[in-house]
Amino acid sequence: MKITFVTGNAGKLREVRQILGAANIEVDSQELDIPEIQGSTREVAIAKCRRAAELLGRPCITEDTALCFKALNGLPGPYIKYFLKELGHDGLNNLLVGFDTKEAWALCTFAYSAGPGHEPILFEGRTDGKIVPARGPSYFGWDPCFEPDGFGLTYAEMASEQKNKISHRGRALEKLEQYLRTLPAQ
Ligand SMILES: O=P(O)(O)OP(=O)(O)OP(=O)(O)OC[C@H]1O[C@@H](n2cnc3c(O)ncnc32)[C@H](O)[C@@H]1O
Ligand SMILES: [Mg+2]
Repeated sequence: MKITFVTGNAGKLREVRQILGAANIEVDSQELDIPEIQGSTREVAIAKCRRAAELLGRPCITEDTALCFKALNGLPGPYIKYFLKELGHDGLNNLLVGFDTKEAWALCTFAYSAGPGHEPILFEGRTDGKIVPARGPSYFGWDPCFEPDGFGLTYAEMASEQKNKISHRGRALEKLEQYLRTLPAQ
């Protein structure tokens, strides 16, 4: 089976290929410039996938990642990309100065569209943890400042297999994979 993943993010693509590749699903990628709307994570995910399928003219998947701070009622959420770009790892930590809780969760939303005009279907995965001063290599986004519960390691300090097993993306991909298996062979 083969599926097109519309994304401009090399880190996402690497992990999606690692995880779906192990399940014998081949992932090719396409970078398209799609404006991201404001709204809930589901609204953002649906609008992006709908547009991607229209531009592509065939089935595809897209993915949106949110990083949600409990003290900020779930913000930055789907806007984390811009917060990270402007504030960096230190700035994300500074947003929580003065709050008792550093609890946070990473939320991944995959969307699958069967093609133009087909309503996207969503697959979500969530991992709970906390925001910490950056530790580990800065290869991918906010990995150094997110410590998932239960391991004492940031995502950046984990081996990729370990991150994939418990990550927001890994959990969402388990659901997407099951769904893709129900589709007729393409
Ligand atoms: O083209 P798309 O797929 O939209 O890629 P993007 O980079 O614009 O991605 P998002 O809109 O979903 O924004 C999510 C932000 O969170 C970062 N990110 C996503 N998944 C991550 C992960 O597992 N670990 C660390 N950072 C991550 C990513 O680099 C972005 O800065
Ligand atoms: Mg994006």
